[in-house]
Amino acid sequence: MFYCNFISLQILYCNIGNPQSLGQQPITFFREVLALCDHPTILDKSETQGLFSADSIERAWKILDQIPGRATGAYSHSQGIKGLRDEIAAGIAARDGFPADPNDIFLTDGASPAVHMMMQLLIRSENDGIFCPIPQYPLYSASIALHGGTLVPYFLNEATGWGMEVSELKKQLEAAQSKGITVRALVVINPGNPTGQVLAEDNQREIVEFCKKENLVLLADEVYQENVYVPEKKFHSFKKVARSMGYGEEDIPLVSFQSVSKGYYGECGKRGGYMEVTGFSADVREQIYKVASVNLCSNISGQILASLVMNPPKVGDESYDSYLAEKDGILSSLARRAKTLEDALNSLEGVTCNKAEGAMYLFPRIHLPKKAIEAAEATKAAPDAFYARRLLEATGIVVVPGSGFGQVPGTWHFRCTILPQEDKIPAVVSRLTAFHQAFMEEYRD
Ligand SMILES: Cc1ncc(COP(=O)(O)O)c(C=O)c1O
Repeated sequence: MFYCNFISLQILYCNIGNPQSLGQQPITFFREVLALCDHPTILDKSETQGLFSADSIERAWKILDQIPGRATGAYSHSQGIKGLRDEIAAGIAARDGFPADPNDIFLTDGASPAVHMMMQLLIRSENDGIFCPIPQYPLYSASIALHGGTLVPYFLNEATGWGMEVSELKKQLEAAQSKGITVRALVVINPGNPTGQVLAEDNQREIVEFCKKENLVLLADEVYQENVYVPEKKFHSFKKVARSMGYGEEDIPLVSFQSVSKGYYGECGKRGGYMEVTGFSADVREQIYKVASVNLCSNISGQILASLVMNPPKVGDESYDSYLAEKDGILSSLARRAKTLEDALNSLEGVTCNKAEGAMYLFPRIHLPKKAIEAAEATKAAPDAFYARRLLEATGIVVVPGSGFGQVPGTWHFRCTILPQEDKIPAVVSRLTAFHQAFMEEYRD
């Protein structure tokens, strides 16, 4: 029987989307600007010219000029510093080819508080429902529970690469309505967590049409917008899709969440992000602003970073070549890691894994033998949690059981990040493969 000595094995963290904790390096230009903004007295020193790029010095001056008192230690406007919102709006417009208004931007400490804020505003009682994908990122189930609402599930179709199906949405909407629930909003996570799919544009159009018809606020979690690894897929923001269908601001209420935690920047600990809020009446907008004001403002370094990720160095800037090399290096490495892990998972007996098109995760399905399911039940554990625990004990690999995200009843999965550095991937593959073979042997029916 295969069992490694747990104590002597290095733990391989494949459980959380926290890239820098596993060795991913931050983008130099972003950190240079942050450092200069935080310690502006060095901006005038002659040594600074030799240590920092000319464009990071120029950007830091520009940002400081937009901050009251030129101080990153000062409170800002509750929506965030206006000059930074201008840059973010310009970045969104350049990305989408449609205008964006800085007054629609609310800077937040990462995407999580923005999601909480919207849930707080949307949920009046347990009779208010929020449509969420299953599997889903548990921020949504937790936030809905915290604010006393009802999660209305819609199942992603694993057989079609975790696609969203309007027939499923209709079925679940009717089921919720028959229980007296008013469904107010629909959450889409694109690219998907934990499922790693990138939605096709046609599919996005169907979703926009569905929200329009059913009067739903579209909550578009787009924090993985830079994480797309396959040439056949491209990220399209829901706002761009809605505008390209001819829907204007007044036609559809839409919130897009973005974060500095993901992408190629992976600055999770800096807590930066924003939501772009469009299609709400002035009254509702005022309430959103009021709720944002309760927290005074989001942290200023996070605000600066959010503006930098939406307005990185451009061709001709001194940092451009090194910035691009760092960005491409990280994204191409993530793509290689995703493909290696996807192939390794698909080569295992009883495991099927959809393509890792984007985000930072694989979500393989494990077809467990009946004996393994019985063994799990005997320990009062869900079968995928049993598998994940045995994997950890035998190999040091940490994954998250699918039951943490929701899944079609009777199916079992786990979520595995693609984030261990490339030199660790062979160890993940060999340990996982050896464990899986031994596990299947042990519990073969
Ligand atoms: C889909 C999704 N949305 C939102 C978040 C929250 O990220 P943050 O609050 O760090 O911006 C995460 C974090 O993993 C995520 O995966």
